[in-house]
Amino acid sequence: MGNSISKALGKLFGSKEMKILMLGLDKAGKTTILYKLKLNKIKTATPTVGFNVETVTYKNVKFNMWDVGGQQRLRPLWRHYFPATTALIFVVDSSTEGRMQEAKEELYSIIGEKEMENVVLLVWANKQDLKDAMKPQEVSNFLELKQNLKNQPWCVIGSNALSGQGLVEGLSWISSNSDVPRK
Ligand SMILES: Nc1nc2c(ncn2[C@@H]2O[C@H](COP(=O)(O)OP(=O)(O)OP(=O)(O)O)[C@@H](O)[C@H]2O)c(=O)[nH]1
Ligand SMILES: [Mg+2]
Repeated sequence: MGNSISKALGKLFGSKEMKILMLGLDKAGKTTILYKLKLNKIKTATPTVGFNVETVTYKNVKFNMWDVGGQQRLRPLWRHYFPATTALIFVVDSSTEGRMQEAKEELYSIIGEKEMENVVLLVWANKQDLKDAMKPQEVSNFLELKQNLKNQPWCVIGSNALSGQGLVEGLSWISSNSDVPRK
């Protein structure tokens, strides 16, 4: 009974459930982010081979978060996770400027796919705690999102997976931008 009331309230006030796909190069911090959000803990991160999926509930929204391994040899598998994605979170390691071009190419190859072309896009410019990390604005300029993305909401948010900085901000941004009618 309690459960059905909460379901009814959820319907009235718009409880939502959405599939969030987290991609990005190896070592960007995807798995660290997932378990910081889910358990508020830093799990010793070993490279992901395959995927992790966890549900994170925040303000009446259930985020089904898929974290997929980013090593080069695993990237051809990413497309199998595309169907039914509401929002793409692309995680970048802001401290490795030398890998930003590689990250950019992977990002455009994802959103160049039909299934993903109009997806809501959040870029987490992760590892903001490290000295010389590129600022979110610099990451945004490098990725040329403003020039290239016309049909979907997107934003770049600085984060630090170890402290949790920027994570809640990212989820709230997704939740408030995922209902807009998409082209
Ligand atoms: N300084 C710092 N280190 C971080 C941050 N986020 C993650 N790391 C570290 O970066 C390394 C890689 O993190 P993972 O979460 O395993 O990266 P991943 O994106 O899941 O990598 P794959 O599973 O190989 O795709 C780990 O040693 C983390 O502790 C951060 O915000 N700041
Ligand atoms: Mg991982």
